[in-house]
Amino acid sequence: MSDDMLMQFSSNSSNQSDQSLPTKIAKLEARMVGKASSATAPVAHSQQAASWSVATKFPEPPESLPNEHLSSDSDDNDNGGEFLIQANTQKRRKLDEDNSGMVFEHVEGHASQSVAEPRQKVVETVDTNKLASDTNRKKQSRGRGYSASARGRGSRGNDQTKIQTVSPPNGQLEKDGWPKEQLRRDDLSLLEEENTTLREKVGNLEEALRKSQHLTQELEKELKDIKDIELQMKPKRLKTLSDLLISVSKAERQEARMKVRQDSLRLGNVGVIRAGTLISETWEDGPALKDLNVQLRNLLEMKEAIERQRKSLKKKQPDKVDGTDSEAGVQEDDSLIQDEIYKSRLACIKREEETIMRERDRYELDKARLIREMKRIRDEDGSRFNNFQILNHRYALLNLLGKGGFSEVYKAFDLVEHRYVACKLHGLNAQWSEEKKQSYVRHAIREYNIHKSLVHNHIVRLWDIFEIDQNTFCTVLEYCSGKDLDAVLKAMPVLPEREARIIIVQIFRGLVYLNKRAQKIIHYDLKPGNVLFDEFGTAKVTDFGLSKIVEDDVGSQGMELTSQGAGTYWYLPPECFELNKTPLISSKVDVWSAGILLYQMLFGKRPFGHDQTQERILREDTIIKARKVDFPSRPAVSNEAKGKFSKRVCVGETISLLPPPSLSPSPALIASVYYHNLITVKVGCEIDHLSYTLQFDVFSRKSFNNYVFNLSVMDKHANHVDATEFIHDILLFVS
Ligand SMILES: Nc1ncnc2c1ncn2[C@@H]1O[C@H](COP(=O)(O)OP(=O)(O)OP(=O)(O)O)[C@@H](O)[C@H]1O
Repeated sequence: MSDDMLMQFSSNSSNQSDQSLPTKIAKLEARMVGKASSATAPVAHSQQAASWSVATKFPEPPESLPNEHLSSDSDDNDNGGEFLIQANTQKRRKLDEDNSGMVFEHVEGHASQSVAEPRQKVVETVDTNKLASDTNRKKQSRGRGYSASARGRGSRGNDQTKIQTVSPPNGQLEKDGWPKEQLRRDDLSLLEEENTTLREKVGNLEEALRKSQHLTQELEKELKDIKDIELQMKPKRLKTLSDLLISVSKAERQEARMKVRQDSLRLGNVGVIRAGTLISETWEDGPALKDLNVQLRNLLEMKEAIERQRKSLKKKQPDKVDGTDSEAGVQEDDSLIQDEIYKSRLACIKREEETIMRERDRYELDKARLIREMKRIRDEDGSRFNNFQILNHRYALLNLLGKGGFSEVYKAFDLVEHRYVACKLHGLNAQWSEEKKQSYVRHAIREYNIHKSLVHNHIVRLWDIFEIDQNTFCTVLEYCSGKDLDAVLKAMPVLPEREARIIIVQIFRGLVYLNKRAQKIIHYDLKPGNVLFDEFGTAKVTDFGLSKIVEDDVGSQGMELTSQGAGTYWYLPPECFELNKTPLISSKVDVWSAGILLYQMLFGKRPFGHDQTQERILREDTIIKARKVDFPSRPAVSNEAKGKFSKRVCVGETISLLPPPSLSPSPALIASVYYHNLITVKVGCEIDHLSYTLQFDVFSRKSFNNYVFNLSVMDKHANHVDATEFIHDILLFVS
């Protein structure tokens, strides 16, 4: 390229005797400019024009000048040609006035100013040089030059700009009689220098390009290899992972069985009793209880012996008072001391008895846990999912967590998400009629649809559902590694008030969430077994099998209960046992159940029908009659905690104003208390179909949502009513 350029350049120089050449060059340059205009978009054209005017102080072409006019390739196009020739002539005149040093300064300045349109400059240079060669090639060069300019690169463009700006002075200097040879030499050396630099740059760029292409190829290959390896390794990795999980689970199974064996040696075992053809199971106490009973018997015998001694001591005292006064005094002292010894011994025996009684309670709890674990192991051994299957190509089943009425829950590992989950396997009884099976599946799908949309920290997440076979399907739940509340209460029936309160707060948070959604939900089956704990002790409500969606058109009275009879009766409110008409229920059902849970956690028993069977509760209307709560004297709980049940909010008591929605008093009332800080708020509410007015006298505000206030209740004749009658409505204040 450069040789060709040099040739053109020298032929251009040698032709300078022709007087008309500068004019020709100017004309051709003007045509080149016209060509550049036509090769660029109108916007680019205007930018170029602006840039040129800065560099060469050319007058701006008139705005009205049509594009075709500028882009015309014809020498005969007088207007365009004249304008551009004029411009070039002015350019030359300006250069005439400068000395050679100034020329180069201008060149540099021009180059830097022309950064915006270096590509056009490259083209112009090439064209200008080729111009001198021959007429035919001139046109071709122009064409090639412009197309090349469109593809040109920035740095190259800049370099060539310098070359271009040298040419016009060349013509001027020649005209003014500068030494031709020196000019040619200067130009040639300059061009050679530029040429060498350009070649070097091109070479470097080509080398860099080659390297980067090579690198890209290598990286692509590497990526492909990694993907291939990953693909090959995936089954292996999954196999290793599930093998590890299986061996850990096997070890856990072994350990669990060993512990059961050891514990049953101490605590007892399940024996079988045969009565004719009937075989039933019975619990046989182990040595631990027998030991405790022996100790108790010994203590009792000892106590009786001491009591006997005391009696005889008392009997002896009058007989011995026949000696001297001093002897009598000594004897009296002795018998007093002896009696004190007996008393002290009796007190000690009592303490020992209490210790043994506590140990017996502990034994009962251990026994309950052992029986539960034995049942779990037996269920696991009898389960058809106990051999570490991988379900749905994803869930590696591990050990059985427990068995419910119609389901088995396994701890499992999600091989895709890499987390533990709980797989609940719902089995349809093969003996069931087709109708019953369909009804069960319908219920399960309903439960799934409700549950899957619930995303809350205090609600167990439902991740997935899939079919295993015709009679079995699986729901995948968030795994809660802690115990459920039922197991917690079995191990420790009475919880400290502080712990009970934090559990109930979490349950209420879950309930508030269920009632704040567009589609409100009544859980309907809140009981200790349906409150799970994760590894950090966070309580989560689960099992939406009986839950109800509250439809939009439900009035303030509540919705109809269509599934009467379901649920766990200790935890359900009186309205669920209404027999005369279809009961109307609302989220108050869950508030009642939560109240029962709180009571059970505080006092170690349920407030209504604790020792009764489900059948007896129904037969004796235990819950329908449940109106008044009895608070045991032990354990002592705060009045505040009791206030949650008695509906009486005492003067000076602090309560939190965070009620579950859709309960009375309504959130609107609460909001008005909060926002307006009213002194007295009255609100109507209906309890047991009678209208009452609840009056809140706000005494002061303690913190963001805690108020100290007094609550009084009036009937419609403004008579004060004993507020303790309305047990479950105040539970909404539990924070
Ligand atoms: N997400 C879970 N994470 C950990 N353990 C769970 C999970 N879900 C259930 N379990 C445990 O699995 C066992 C069985 O639960 P399931 O809900 O099937 O039975 P249930 O509630 O006792 O009975 P039913 O639902 O028939 O009344 C329980 O011991 C429970 O603690």
